[in-house]
Amino acid sequence: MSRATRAFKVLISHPNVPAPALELLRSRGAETVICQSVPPSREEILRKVPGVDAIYWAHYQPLNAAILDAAGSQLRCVSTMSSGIDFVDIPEFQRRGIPLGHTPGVVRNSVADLAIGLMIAAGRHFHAGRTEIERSQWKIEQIDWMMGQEIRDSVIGFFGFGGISQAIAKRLQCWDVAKIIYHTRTRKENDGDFKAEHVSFEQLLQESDFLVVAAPLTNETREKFNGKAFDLMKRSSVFVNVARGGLVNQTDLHDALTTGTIFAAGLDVTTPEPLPANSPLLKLPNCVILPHMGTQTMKTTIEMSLLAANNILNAIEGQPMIRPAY
Ligand SMILES: O=C(O)C(=O)CO
Repeated sequence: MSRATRAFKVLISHPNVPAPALELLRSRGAETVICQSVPPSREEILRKVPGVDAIYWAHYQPLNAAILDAAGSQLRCVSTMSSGIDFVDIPEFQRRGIPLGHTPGVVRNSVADLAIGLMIAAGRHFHAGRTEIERSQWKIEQIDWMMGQEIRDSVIGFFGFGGISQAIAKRLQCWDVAKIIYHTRTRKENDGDFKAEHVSFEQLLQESDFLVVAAPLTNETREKFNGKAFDLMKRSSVFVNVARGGLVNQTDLHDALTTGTIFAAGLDVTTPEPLPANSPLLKLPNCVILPHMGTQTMKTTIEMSLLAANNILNAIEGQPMIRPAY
């Protein structure tokens, strides 16, 4: 039987939060105040948030002092329904001592699957191939047409070696890769589980055949992948980003892809999001772009929604959050 809790109010910032999460919150005493606008409207949130005990933030708009002020001093906790929290003013939460949760961990499998999809799609010209069919330019009679890069015998590099990178590395154990390398500030103690080697940022750039970015966006990582970085990469390399668009200088990436500095890119994340339909990146034959859908599976979305709900319930019941963000 679920634990009974004194009634409390939770603002739910999006109308499509999966029902199991809402049911869980309600079964433990929550009155849910659900915002109805899609995309979420700041005006509606600011109108509905005053007086709530908790905020369930199910989208990526700035979560900052203005929202906390509007909520009021009775606010006890907040959880995002996301792994990344680059849109949250964390120092403001710390200053006020408001517990903040997020949902890493449960996202790793669906994002890892998608990252491998992007490695193959970009390395093997999925986008250009499709376009050539549409242009009636099917040239299979040319032996060197659509020559791509294989994962087999490749050096796979990761920028960041948390749950997502490790889930990709785990999947790649049976793909006959040459080597797995990664760059993080400090070596990960469990890297031996993946036969992965900690390397410098320069080595990562120079040695990777496929370079996958799966690290948080911070002041330190912002635009880490810029012209200088792409210049150090192999001309045959495939660059994949499943983290945040802000880690990449997109103009420099566009240049690297058009000048042949790198071979191809697969992006699930861009700046801005949504990417405008006239973005020059969309015109490139060697760039596969997806609309930030790494966690868009039913299973993962439900797991994320339940984790966010449990973060809130724990805090309301005086327990540490399951996945605190600070
Ligand atoms: O959970 C997140 O932060 C995501 O970006 C999902 O793709």
